[in-house]
Amino acid sequence: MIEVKNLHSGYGRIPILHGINFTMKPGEVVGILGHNGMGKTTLLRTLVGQIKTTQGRIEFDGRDVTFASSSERARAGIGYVPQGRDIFPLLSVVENLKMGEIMRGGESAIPEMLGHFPVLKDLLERPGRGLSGGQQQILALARCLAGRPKLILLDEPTEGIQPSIVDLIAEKLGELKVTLGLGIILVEQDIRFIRQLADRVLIIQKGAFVAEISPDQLYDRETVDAHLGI
Ligand SMILES: Nc1ncnc2c1ncn2[C@@H]1O[C@H](COP(=O)(O)OP(=O)(O)OP(=O)(O)O)[C@@H](O)[C@H]1O
Repeated sequence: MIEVKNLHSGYGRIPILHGINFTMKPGEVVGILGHNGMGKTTLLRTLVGQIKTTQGRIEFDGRDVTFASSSERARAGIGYVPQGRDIFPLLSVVENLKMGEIMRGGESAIPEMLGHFPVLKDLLERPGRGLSGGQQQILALARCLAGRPKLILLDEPTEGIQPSIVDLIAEKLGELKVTLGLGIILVEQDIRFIRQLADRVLIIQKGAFVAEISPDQLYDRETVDAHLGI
């Protein structure tokens, strides 16, 4: 599904990613764990084309997308829910959902999204900014899924949201992974959430992956700390 080889990127002349390598199969969930400032967000933004690749290659579904624009990558099937969700605050819930499917023709995905996330049904006309943090996260996820991605990149989806919504999101993503073969790259601090969803976990330090661990190993604090470089 995605193959990343020797990926380098950064901000201006400041290099941040130093040779990232990984591959993923359809329906696989990969967790990424690392301390603040290690390059997790930079990696996701490089994969979606918001930050330019300076060296290396990104192949998605057998196609070289290393220098493709963000919208081309979105059309190819890479979805992104950034940290802080980035929903349109002044647009209503239904308008936000429409924005998610705008680049995709054919039948609307909104009824399907409301089936996946019934909590949005009673909020359709409400402006995005009138939603709670958890509701906004669900909206951001539904908006991303409305573009029918094959792979979604999630940056700290549980940040600042209540446990019941975290569980609801984990359950739905677990279901979509199986039913749609949805691939997920999950940057997350919530160990329980990663453990629930991820098939494997990559540890990032200073812009490169330094280890791969199994989700079960996440409960072994000593192993995790050692890999994180504590
Ligand atoms: N727009 C920017 N311009 C310059 N440097 C940046 C920019 N954004 C991030 N950085 C730097 O790049 C490095 C990696 O940041 P990044 O946000 O990718 O880390 P992270 O692992 O996602 O951390 P966090 O958990 O804090 O979000 C940090 O040193 C950060 O200061």
